[in-house]
Amino acid sequence: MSARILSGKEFAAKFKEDAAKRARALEEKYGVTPGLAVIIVGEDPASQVYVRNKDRACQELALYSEVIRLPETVTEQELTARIDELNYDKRIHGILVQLPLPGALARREKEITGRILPEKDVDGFHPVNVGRLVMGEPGLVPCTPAGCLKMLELAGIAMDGARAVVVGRSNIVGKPMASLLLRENATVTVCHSHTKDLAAVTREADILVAAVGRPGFIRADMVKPGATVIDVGINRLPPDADHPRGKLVGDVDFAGAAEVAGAITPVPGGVGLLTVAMLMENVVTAAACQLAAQKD
Ligand SMILES: Nc1nc(=O)c2c([nH]1)NC[C@@H]1CN(c3ccc(C(=O)N[C@@H](CCC(=O)O)C(=O)O)cc3)C=[N+]21
Ligand SMILES: [Mg+2]
Repeated sequence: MSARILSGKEFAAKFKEDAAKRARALEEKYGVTPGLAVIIVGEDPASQVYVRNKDRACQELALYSEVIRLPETVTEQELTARIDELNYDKRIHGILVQLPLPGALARREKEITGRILPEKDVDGFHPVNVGRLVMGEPGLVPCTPAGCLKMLELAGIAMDGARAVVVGRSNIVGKPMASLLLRENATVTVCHSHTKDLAAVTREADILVAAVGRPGFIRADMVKPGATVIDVGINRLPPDADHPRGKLVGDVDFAGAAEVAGAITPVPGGVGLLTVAMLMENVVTAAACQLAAQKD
């Protein structure tokens, strides 16, 4: 048996098409183009790649985009002052501070991202947006889990009544993913490093989400036959002759799991692409809310 491959590229194209349509409708109605500001601090090479991808997606959809590059010597005060300016900036509807932050700023991540107005928080990291998600109210939802959910919907994977197991409990992926699946009436279990007999739990899953950050962590024998496996992991292996930059792999032993699963996302070419595409949707959603609120 061989699983259906859920192509991130295909679903991302659909998300972007939706976002572009909604952006054009807003331009028509309000004469305003949705705008994103991405703040990047320091020179981390992976972050540079991700930020470039986000900027490129904005160009592709003809959204307004600003990339604000700050040196790693920037102080927290300077950084939050820059966020405050963007909070007031009428051209900007979404603000994102690229993570991880370098050096001492890393320990102030909550305070820094929390400075972004909830209405412009297109990462969905602000406690107000976290609260809205848990309470089942409209708000901005973190891009990776929101992208996974929309993919499941478009792929016709049944969530209502399904057993869903999320491995990993981060604020960025695991917890919001669990909230979204619960909202869709799945029976949700969240596993983590203290979970006993993890394999017995994951083998119950109709929908298995891996977000642990460890290559090959989910093996074929942990997957229920026919299950949908979503691999959120982005791990770079040490460089070798074939992969001078290091091979990119997920948290799932793809070759093994694909023999057992009914459907599976690859890495690369899976969830990462959905994340960027969903960011575009969040920017347009944020713009729509702000423009509607300004009207009256
Ligand atoms: N404030 C903030 N928001 C984020 O959403 C955020 C962040 N910080 N910090 C880092 C993580 C990671 N992330 C990814 C985005 C795109 C790909 C992506 O495009 N992946 C491609 C290829 C990537 C490659 O070749 O390196 C793929 O999986 O096929 C992956 C990972 C967003 N993040
Ligand atoms: Mg991927």
